[in-house]
Amino acid sequence: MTKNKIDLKVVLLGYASVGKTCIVYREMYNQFGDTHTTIGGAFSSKRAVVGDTEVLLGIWDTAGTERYQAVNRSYYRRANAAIVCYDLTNSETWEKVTFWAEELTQNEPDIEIYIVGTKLDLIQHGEQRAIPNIRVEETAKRYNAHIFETSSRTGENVSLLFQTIAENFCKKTNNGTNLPNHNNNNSIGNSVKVDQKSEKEKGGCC
Ligand SMILES: Nc1nc2c(ncn2[C@@H]2O[C@H](COP(=O)(O)OP(=O)(O)OP(=O)(O)O)[C@@H](O)[C@H]2O)c(=O)[nH]1
Repeated sequence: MTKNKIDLKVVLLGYASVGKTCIVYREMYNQFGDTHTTIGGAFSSKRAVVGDTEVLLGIWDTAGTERYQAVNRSYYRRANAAIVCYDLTNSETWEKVTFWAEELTQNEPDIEIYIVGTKLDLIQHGEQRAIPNIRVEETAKRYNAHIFETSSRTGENVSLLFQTIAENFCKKTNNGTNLPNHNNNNSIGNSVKVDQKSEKEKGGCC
């Protein structure tokens, strides 16, 4: 039985086709399938439980296409957490991580930033990592950000990401009591231990 209820606004940002919509689909429906280019923004909501607190996550998926960049500012306004995505196999997508991290730090200083490398399954199948870990860690340190690597195809680390966001928010607002310990099992400081299969949700269609 949960006692407290809190709302948490999460926004997904990042270069086009990095897999933002697929992360939301995996979290909402435990599926991986065809997506369309996001136009403007799309809203979903999900309930998480942290100790005796019910957290209602309002998730805003945004368009990665350059021409929607200005619109995206209205989606991150007053957000508590930002999932800033890049494709682990595509160096071009990394430039938007520093762009958004800088912009969020300037305009929403209280926002918690999660740098998320997507398409982890491709790395596991032998594709080259486009950005060395050390560079990702340096950037995360600069923006006091958390690091995750996810695969929406296999589901790896996706629900862990959202659960961690909810738990960290509860800790920050002192609303979470009796927090479960799982966060600590998978973390190195701010980061998920990316070489450890901390969570594997199987399912999905393709
Ligand atoms: N292998 C693999 N492909 C993925 C993964 N996530 C997404 N994709 C593929 O990447 C492409 C883009 O995914 P989307 O989720 O639509 O990307 P997006 O970032 O929302 O794109 P925009 O709406 O244009 O900003 C699709 O072809 C997906 O199938 C993943 O975890 N693994």
